[in-house]
Amino acid sequence: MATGRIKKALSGFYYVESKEGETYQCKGRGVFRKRNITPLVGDMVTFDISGQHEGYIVEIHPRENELVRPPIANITQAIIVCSAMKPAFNTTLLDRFLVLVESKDIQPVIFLTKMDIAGQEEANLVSYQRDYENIGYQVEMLSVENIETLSVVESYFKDNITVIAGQSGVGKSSLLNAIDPSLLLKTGEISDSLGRGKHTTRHVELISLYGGLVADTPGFSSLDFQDISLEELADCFPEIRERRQGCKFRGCMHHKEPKCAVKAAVEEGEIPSYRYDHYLRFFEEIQTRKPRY
Ligand SMILES: Nc1nc2c(ncn2[C@@H]2O[C@H](COP(=O)(O)OP(=O)(O)OP(=O)(O)O)[C@@H](O)[C@H]2O)c(=O)[nH]1
Ligand SMILES: [Zn+2]
Repeated sequence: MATGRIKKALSGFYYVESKEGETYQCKGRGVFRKRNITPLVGDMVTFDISGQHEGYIVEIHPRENELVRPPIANITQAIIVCSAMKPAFNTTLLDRFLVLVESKDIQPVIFLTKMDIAGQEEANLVSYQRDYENIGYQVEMLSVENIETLSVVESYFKDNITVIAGQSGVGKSSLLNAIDPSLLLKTGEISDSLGRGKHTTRHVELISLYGGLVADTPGFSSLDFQDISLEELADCFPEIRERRQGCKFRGCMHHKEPKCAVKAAVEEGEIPSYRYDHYLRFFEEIQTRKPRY
């Protein structure tokens, strides 16, 4: 018996890396299929060694979390990439990513790329950076044109299982390429438009990078709040989460209730009004969503 982590799943095989750094090509035991559990990339597993570099997975260790698209378990960090320009920085989209990441108990980090073409927007972006840092997020301003800004990126990978997220064209692939040319980020959009399973191999892989693992496919490709309840939504905003004790009513939704500590903080300017506006907008979106049957 040995333990290790699944780094790649392909054609019914799971590639498990042992603590010693050896890779074993493993099959899942039939028992998983019967119980409707599929091993995922990122899973810690116990496996039986059946031959040289071959084995059988006998147990999947409890997961911290899991994503559906791409299918990965135990993610610890999501790097949300936004660009200063082309496409322009958009707080609504950033907040949408933040909520999705928070809802999975994953630590978000914000990378603001293409700072070399920020131009007159730079002052505004610095002010947004301060807002998000006040909330408790780390925000890095970067440019692939500026090698010095990239050295800071490397430090984020250590001891983490990271997914990179962000809208198309913000520079996710360029960023990873600039820090490690062997890591070419696959884009979800392309394989989706080509059609699932046609001639494209849809597999996810975790790649070792600077003392951690990074998914080679961007995360959070679907941006809807399907799995998030109204109660959870408030918890996905750290500045709301930390103030809710101050609300008069237990179960306050920080919406129309009186004596709400969150609304008071918005009025005092302690919470940026755009953050609260996005909370309300997402709130409406969840409230009015069609039930799924
Ligand atoms: N000026 C400037 N351009 C950049 C920077 N990073 C990326 N770009 C450009 O932005 C465009 C999009 O970059 P990609 O790396 O393909 O973006 P992506 O996020 O991987 O996009 P998808 O693959 O569609 O998800 C390319 O033309 C890059 O050359 C940067 O720091 N500065
Ligand atoms: Zn409240």
